[in-house]
Amino acid sequence: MQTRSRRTQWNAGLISGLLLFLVIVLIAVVAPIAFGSAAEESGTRQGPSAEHWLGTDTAGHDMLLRSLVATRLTLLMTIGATAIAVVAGVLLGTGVWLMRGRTREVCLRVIDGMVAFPALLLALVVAAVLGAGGISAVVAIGVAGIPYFARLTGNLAAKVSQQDYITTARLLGVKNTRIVLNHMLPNMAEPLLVLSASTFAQSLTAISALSFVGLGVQSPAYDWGKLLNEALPSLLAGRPYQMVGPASLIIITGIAAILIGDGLAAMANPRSSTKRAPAMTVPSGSVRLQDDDSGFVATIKDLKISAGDVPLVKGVSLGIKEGEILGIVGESGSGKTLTAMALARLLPDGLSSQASRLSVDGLDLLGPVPARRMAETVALIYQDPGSTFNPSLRMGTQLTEVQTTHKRLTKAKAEQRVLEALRMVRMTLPELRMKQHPHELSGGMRQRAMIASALANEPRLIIADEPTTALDVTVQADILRELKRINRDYKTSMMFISHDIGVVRALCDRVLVMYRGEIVETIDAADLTVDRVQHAYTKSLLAATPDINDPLPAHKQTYTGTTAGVLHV
Ligand SMILES: Nc1ncnc2c1ncn2[C@@H]1O[C@H](COP(=O)(O)OP(=O)(O)OP(=O)(O)O)[C@@H](O)[C@H]1O
Repeated sequence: MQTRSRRTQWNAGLISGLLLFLVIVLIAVVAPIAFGSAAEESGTRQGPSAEHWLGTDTAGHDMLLRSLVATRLTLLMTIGATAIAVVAGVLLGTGVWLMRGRTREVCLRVIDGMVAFPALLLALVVAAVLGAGGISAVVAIGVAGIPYFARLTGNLAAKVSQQDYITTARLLGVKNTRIVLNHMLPNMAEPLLVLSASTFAQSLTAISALSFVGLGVQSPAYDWGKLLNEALPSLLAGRPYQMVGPASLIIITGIAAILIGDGLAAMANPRSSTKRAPAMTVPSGSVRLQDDDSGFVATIKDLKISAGDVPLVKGVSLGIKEGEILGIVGESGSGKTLTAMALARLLPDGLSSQASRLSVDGLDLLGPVPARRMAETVALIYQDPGSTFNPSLRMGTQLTEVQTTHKRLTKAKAEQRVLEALRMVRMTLPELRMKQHPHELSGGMRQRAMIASALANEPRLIIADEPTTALDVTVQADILRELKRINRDYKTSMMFISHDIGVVRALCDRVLVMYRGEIVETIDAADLTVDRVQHAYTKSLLAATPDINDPLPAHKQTYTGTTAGVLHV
């Protein structure tokens, strides 16, 4: 099955917004050509009738036709004002983060000060200085929108500019314009699009407001705001119908922009997706295997994962017994993580996958699985403890979240359970850690907290993907000892992915060796030595493992063969 990427996950809001906006654009293109002269025909003032659906104004102009014709000018002015705010705002917001020290602080404070000044008041001042007219209204609203857009862009740029790839680009002497165009803007594009849509809606109401108070479009030209201005005496005289056309079009266009903005935001936010992992299919021509797990806690049969036409995992089958630690080793890119992620139903979007059996603890992962059941069954420990926790929340808040959300425990009970788990992984001062933020903990403490969070759920399977690679060796040894103890004491099954053959040999019961998306060898961990392994790739992997007693590994070779002769569990 081909899964759709998040960028193309259309949602109802976005589709409705785009359709509405398309209708408005069509009106803007067609109405002035089709009804331009009819909208100028004058006569006497009339109420709504079959001939004039929304009645006529004091000069006898048809209000429906004038509202439709005014769409083009209103839209062009709104687009113009939005473009000024967006372009200047983005330049200012990103530019400020390329400045250094005091200059940047001063510029940021100036932008903050301008944001504090009400935008419409600023627009009125600018329009009054430039004089009444359509162009000055566009400039006024555009200029008034710049601080708001610059401030929000600045916040986004602040985050992006601290990323390692920007620091590296600076160190390499990449020019500022290239840093902004190649590194910053592409990484801010989604939120900027969302902001642009809301700026469009704000510009529309602000431009209409300026024309309504007489500072915008001047006769004989007219936009929706001007039509509202002309309809005001009729409204006060008890003839509200004159307002209906322009007011409805302002509301519809505003709603379209907001729907597009919300739709883009939903598309950009992975949490808004109800589908957390792409659905997996059963290969065509084969049957979905049922309940033949033969005593395994976790079973994978014929797992295939591909990105378009490129196969990444090519028919992997494995089983993990109760209380077993199954190691997976193999060169970088051999498919270890993808195999593990398939078992956690967390494959990245854009990949397609299929299997004839995928189960943990009797739970068929090829069908729909309630998130709660999944959270109770499988726990994940990632490589980098630095990015696992939300930096803005206290550890206690996020560690208890799974307990209160999935297990529906009270806050007090959830805290008690997490504290027990923290003690289990020998975290020092666990009560204090619960009150601290992630940055106040060391890497080893965060890793212990992540393991505690996995354990608090009492899962049947723990998937640990290079859980200690980011840690120093003494902490690494501690964490591995804890994992082993937990596995022994609670009979928790584990899938342990690592590049460290020594660790795998010491921790695991059995080891799968992966090469180019296939399992090439399955072996007891104790037999993971050059003279006992069978496959040439495993031999070369072991030979390539640094050995302190063997400083000149002249005999070590790199395996370049195929995966023929694959062994299975
Ligand atoms: N989202 C994705 N889209 C396309 N290809 C991907 C995606 N994720 C992984 N791959 C590719 O799939 C292959 C297997 O990736 P995987 O992460 O499973 O490797 P790995 O064995 O865990 O490597 P490492 O030891 O470096 O973590 C790699 O060639 C990788 O480039």
